[in-house]
Amino acid sequence: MTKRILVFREINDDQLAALRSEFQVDYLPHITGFDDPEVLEVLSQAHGLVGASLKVTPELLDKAPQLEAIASISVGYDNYPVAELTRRGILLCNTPDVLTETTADTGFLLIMCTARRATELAEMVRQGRWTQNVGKELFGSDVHGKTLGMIGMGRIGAAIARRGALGFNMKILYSMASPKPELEQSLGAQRLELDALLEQSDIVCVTVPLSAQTEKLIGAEQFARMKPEAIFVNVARGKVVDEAAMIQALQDGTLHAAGLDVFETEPLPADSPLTQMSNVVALPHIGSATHETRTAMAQRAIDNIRMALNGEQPISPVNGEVLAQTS
Ligand SMILES: NC(=O)C1=CN([C@@H]2O[C@H](COP(=O)(O)OP(=O)(O)OC[C@H]3O[C@@H](n4cnc5c(N)ncnc54)[C@H](OP(=O)(O)O)[C@@H]3O)[C@@H](O)[C@H]2O)C=CC1
Ligand SMILES: O=CC(=O)O
Repeated sequence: MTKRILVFREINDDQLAALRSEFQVDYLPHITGFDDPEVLEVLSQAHGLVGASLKVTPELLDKAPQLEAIASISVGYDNYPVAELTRRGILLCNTPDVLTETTADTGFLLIMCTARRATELAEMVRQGRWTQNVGKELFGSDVHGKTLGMIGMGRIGAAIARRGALGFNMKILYSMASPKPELEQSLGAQRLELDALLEQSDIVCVTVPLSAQTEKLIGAEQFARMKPEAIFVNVARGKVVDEAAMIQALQDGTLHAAGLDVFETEPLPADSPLTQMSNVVALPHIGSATHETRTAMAQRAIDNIRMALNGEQPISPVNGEVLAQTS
C-alpha cells in the first residue's frame, strides 16, 4: 500500500516530485489550520504530516487514526503535544542544525538594527524626512565591545555568542543552560544566574525553547532588572516573554528598545502597540527564512518522513522513545 502524506508548508518542486515518486502526497501549503472539512478528510487518511507553524492538538490526533509520523519543518516543536504523540506511538521529527547559522544571523541582525536604530532611520530616509544632519537625539549605541547576555546557550545561542565574541569583541554571559566549558574556553563566556545576567548585560538575547518551564520566563520583574539602556532581543518564541509586560516596559522607558522576530500571537495583530513603537524592530518570524536554509529544512523533513514511514531511524527524531517501542 502506498502511504499518504499531507504536506502543509511550501516546498520546492523537485522536493515535492521526489516525495510523490514514493508516496501519495496531498499538497496543501497554504492552509492556516486543520478545521476545514476537506483538510480533515485528508488528515483522516494521512500516515505522515510534513509542515510547520500549525498547532497539532490531541483532539486533532483523534481525527488522524492512521498517523505514524510527523516531520516538522522547524527545530522548535512547541506546536506538538509530544507526550501524547509518544503515547500513541507517533514519531515526531524536527530540523536542528541546518537552520542554526541562519537564525543566528537573524539574531545578530536584530541586535544591530535595534542598537543602531537602522529601521527607524531607514524609514526616515525612505519617507523623505532626512532634511538635516542626524543629531544626537537619533544616535544609536555601539554593539562592539558590549556585554551580550544569552538566555539559553544551545545551538543558536552559541552561534549568536560566537558572532558577538569573535566578530564584535563582546563579553559573553549566559544563563538558563547547562555549563558549556568549551564556550567558556573559546569565547570567554561566563555562566551566571538569570538575575545577574539581566543586571550586567547591555544586550539580552533569548534563545530558549518554549515549554512549560520557559513560558513567560521574562516579565516585568526581569525587565526592571535590566540596565536602563539595555536592548532586548527575542529570536526564540514570543510566549517565552510576557508580551504585555514588555510593551509596558517599552512604553514607560524601563526597557530601552527591543528587536523581535517572534510574538505571542503570530502574525502580529496590526493593532499591536509593538507595530507603532520607534524603539522596536519587529520582523515577521523570519529567523530561518532564506532560500538556502528553508530548502535544507524541507529536505531534512522529507528525509525524516521517508525514513520514519519506511521503518528506518530518521535523522532527527524528537521522541526517540517511539523508535524504542517499535524496534
Ligand atoms: N525565530 C525563528 O525563526 C527560530 C526560532 N527558533 C527557536 O529557537 C529555539 C532554540 O533552538 P536551538 O538553539 O536549536 O535549541 P537547543 O536545544 O540547541 O538550545 C536550547 C537552549 O535552551 C536551554 N534551555 C533552558 N531551559 C530549557 C528547557 N526548559 N528546555 C529545553 N532547553 C532549555 C538549553 O539548555 P542546555 O544547554 O542545558 O540544553 C539550551 O542551552 C527553538 O526551540 C525555537 O523555539 C529556532 C529556529 C528559528
Ligand atoms: O521558528 C522556527 C523553528 O524552526 O523553530
